[in-house]
Amino acid sequence: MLYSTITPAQKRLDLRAMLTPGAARQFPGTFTPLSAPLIEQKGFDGIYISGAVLANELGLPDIGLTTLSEVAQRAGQIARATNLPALVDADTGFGEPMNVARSVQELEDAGLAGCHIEDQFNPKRCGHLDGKNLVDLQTATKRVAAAARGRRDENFLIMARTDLRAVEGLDAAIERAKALVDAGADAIFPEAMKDLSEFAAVCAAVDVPVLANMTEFGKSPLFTRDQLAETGVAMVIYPVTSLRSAMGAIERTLDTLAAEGSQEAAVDQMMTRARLYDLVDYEGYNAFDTGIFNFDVPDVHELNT
Ligand SMILES: C[C@](O)(C(=O)O)[C@H](CC(=O)O)C(=O)O
Ligand SMILES: [Mg+2]
Repeated sequence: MLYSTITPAQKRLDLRAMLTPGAARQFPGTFTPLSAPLIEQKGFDGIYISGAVLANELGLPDIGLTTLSEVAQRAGQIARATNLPALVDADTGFGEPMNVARSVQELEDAGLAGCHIEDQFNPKRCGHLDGKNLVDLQTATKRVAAAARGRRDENFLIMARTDLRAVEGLDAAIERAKALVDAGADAIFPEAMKDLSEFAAVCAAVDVPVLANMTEFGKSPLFTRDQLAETGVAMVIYPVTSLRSAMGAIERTLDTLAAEGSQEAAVDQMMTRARLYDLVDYEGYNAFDTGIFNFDVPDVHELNT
């Protein structure tokens, strides 16, 4: 049925076990619980929940406008719909270090397996755009230390993201990544790497898992999983891929409907009713319900005799 059959604690263990150097575990992004079982059925390793997508889905730009409650609620709904571990984008942590600790606890309670916290300040922006505002090293490390100290489940993954590459260059980003690991980061997200050698340099410099962000229309070319695996990357995210695909399809269908007065010509591109029902597992719910009704409750009168 359309909910997780394993506990968040188990998902966190699973996530940690899969993040070995060079494993290049693939985490497609989703913005809806409905796509989570789809990602699971296709054999992917985990789910990514993008801050940009959660903001865009609400009709907002990705500049730090979403609240902790909104992100925790939606991420929790998605995490609950799958047995795969889910990693969520916690942006700048939603405040000062003490707020960051609270954020981590909310995300733990929502059933996430981990989150990443970045070193921008608000208004933050997509890591692949120019003109980012970054906090100093001390502020960045305090956020990560607070996140690590705030968690109650030691297996909840605290990933530190640094956006320094695009602002001060690769060496500075690597130095910061090392300091973030010293502050308690379990994994590193080096944002806006230009080529494979940059991923390899980060992987060689830190002895924690490293994430590669394969977002479309960004600063990093879209490398294959095998190419990234060779650099030592442990995990790859495709944060906005499903949103962009869905929105592209919606726009094309609306164009067809507007031009032709009917959606008929677009129907063969749509998910069928049968496939949709399969995805939400009508059958599983039916079997559950039937099982309950088949359970005979003894007649009270018989019990009394
Ligand atoms: C990974 C990211 O933080 C996200 O929110 O998904 C974005 C993705 C994007 O805007 O393409 C990012 O800053 O890279
Ligand atoms: Mg983001």
